[in-house]
Amino acid sequence: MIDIRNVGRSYGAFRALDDVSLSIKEGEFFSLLGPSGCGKTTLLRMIGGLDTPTSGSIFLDGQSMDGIPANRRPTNMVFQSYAIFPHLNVEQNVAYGLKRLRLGAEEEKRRVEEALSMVSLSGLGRRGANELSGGQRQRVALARALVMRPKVLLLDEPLSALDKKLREQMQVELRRLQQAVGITFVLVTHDQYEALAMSDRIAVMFGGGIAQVAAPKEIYQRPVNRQVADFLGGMNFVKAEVVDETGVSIVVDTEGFGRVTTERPQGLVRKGLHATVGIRPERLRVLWDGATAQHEVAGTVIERHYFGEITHLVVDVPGMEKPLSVTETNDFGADDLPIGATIRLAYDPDALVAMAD
Ligand SMILES: Nc1ncnc2c1ncn2[C@@H]1O[C@H](COP(=O)(O)OP(=O)(O)OP(=O)(O)O)[C@@H](O)[C@H]1O
Repeated sequence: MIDIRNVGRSYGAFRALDDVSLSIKEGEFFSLLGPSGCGKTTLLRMIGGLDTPTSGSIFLDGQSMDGIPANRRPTNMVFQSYAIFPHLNVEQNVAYGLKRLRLGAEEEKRRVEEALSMVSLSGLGRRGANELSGGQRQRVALARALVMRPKVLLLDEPLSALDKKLREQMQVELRRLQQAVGITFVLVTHDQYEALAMSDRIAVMFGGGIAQVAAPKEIYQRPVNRQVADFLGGMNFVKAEVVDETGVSIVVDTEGFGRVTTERPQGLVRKGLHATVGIRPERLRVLWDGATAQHEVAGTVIERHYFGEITHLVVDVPGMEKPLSVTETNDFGADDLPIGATIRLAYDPDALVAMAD
């Protein structure tokens, strides 16, 4: 559907995007995720024709978009909520882009109503743009794009102006809407939870390049390097040395977790080389009372941070250079563990992920 082939974008000597190649499938909810300045907006704007690559090409439905202006592409863009016209009412805002299609009053009205119903705003057509809540304004912006029936909807941080609760609600709605209409959505976000919650696949970007493209679970559980792992939430890293390698797996000696066999990571891994092994804080579980586990490490609680339904523990483990971060639910009393307590932590070796150094 969207084929990005060796695309680069330079501003003078600065390379905002460097040789990016990526394929987005039809009907996919695809997210471009990365820190500020990584080039995700630049890439989105180039798909929509609002910016031009300095090298490479973008294909939509097999057709090269070289030289095709934004208004002749099968794409439409949604910006942050304040991008609706304040002097027009809801209907007029939504109908705005339809004017140039000269559909006639009847058809135009039908399309506007259809778009308003898609975003659950039926009946609010006559409201002034200034008489709407933040979430409603965002829905108007969405309806205004959907009414054009694009093949691809491009969303540039569309929810970032909303408060946390509304943002989470809109994430669910947006995902539901995308599944209902079946249009390809490409979302730019710097919010990892947003990308994980909504996407079929995510491209994680840093410094003008793509570090990893995969489904949310794969990105979260099997990040290809420390940078990706760190960007998608907390992760404990321990030092490791490669002691054996077969085709698809490697054996590493780790600091604290002993010898483990893991999936072979991307990058250079060879017997004798150093690697890093990571484990997410929630994959370490406190063993209560006399419980035992096949795989466990023991340590001392040195910090405890209470977050309501969960507690975050920092546990010093002898032989590990850095203490482990542990996220534990509070149903067994993690929130009452005294500083200085000795605890044992269970882990599943499958939760350990190796990364090339
Ligand atoms: N017109 C421009 N002239 C010079 N540099 C630019 C221009 N537009 C973008 N850049 C630079 O290109 C890089 C990528 O910008 P881009 O807007 O794509 O980043 P981003 O990942 O979307 O970040 P943000 O989340 O902050 O919008 C940034 O370092 C930015 O400063």
